[in-house]
Amino acid sequence: MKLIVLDRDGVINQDSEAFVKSVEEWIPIPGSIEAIARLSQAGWTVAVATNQSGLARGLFDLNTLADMHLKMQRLVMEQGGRIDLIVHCPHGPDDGCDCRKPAPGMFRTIAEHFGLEDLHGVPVVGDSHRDLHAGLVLGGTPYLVKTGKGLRTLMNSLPPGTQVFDDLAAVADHLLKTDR
Ligand SMILES: O=P(O)(O)OC[C@@H](O)[C@H]1O[C@@H](OP(=O)(O)O)[C@@H](O)[C@@H](O)[C@@H]1O
Ligand SMILES: [Mg+2]
Ligand SMILES: [Zn+2]
Repeated sequence: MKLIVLDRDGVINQDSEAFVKSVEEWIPIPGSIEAIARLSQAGWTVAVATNQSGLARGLFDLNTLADMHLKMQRLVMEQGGRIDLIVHCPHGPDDGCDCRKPAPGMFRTIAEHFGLEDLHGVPVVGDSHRDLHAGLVLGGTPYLVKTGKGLRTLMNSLPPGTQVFDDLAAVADHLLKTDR
């Protein structure tokens, strides 16, 4: 199965230190929507795993989050692709959940959803260390993009084997060129 797991803020859409709190604030990074559609059309299954502590912080509610994800899905579908699964962690940093990256809970959920034992060989694309570490627990292959917090993440050591690309479009170019 050609499965890829994407972080959301800073990979698909522009991130904000003030959090992305509304549909209007949810703005795609240039090329990312098209990149997801290209992967999807090439037979890749696309999952999104996103920390959304803004929910626990009371910055927005589940309806607003659902509206953001409807917008994301609609934009991808307008390009002829689809996002097959979106999972989010609604908890805050102090809630001690097992789904807030770098904890691997969302990645376990994704693997189970698709009937996989683990995520060996599955590209895990993020802009933060926590994205890469969460995916590694199940054997995912880490890809760092320089969008969002990626340049800041690059300033510290990366997990061994991390591949670095300018953005999600460049990751898609790479994967589609070397499509397994
Ligand atoms: O990159 P993903 O996982 O899709 O989502 C990240 C967001 O939930 C927010 O995560 C927050 O981290 P804290 O939750 O405050 O540690 C901050 O980094 C915000 O800037 C960011 O928008
Ligand atoms: Mg991010
Ligand atoms: Zn959680």
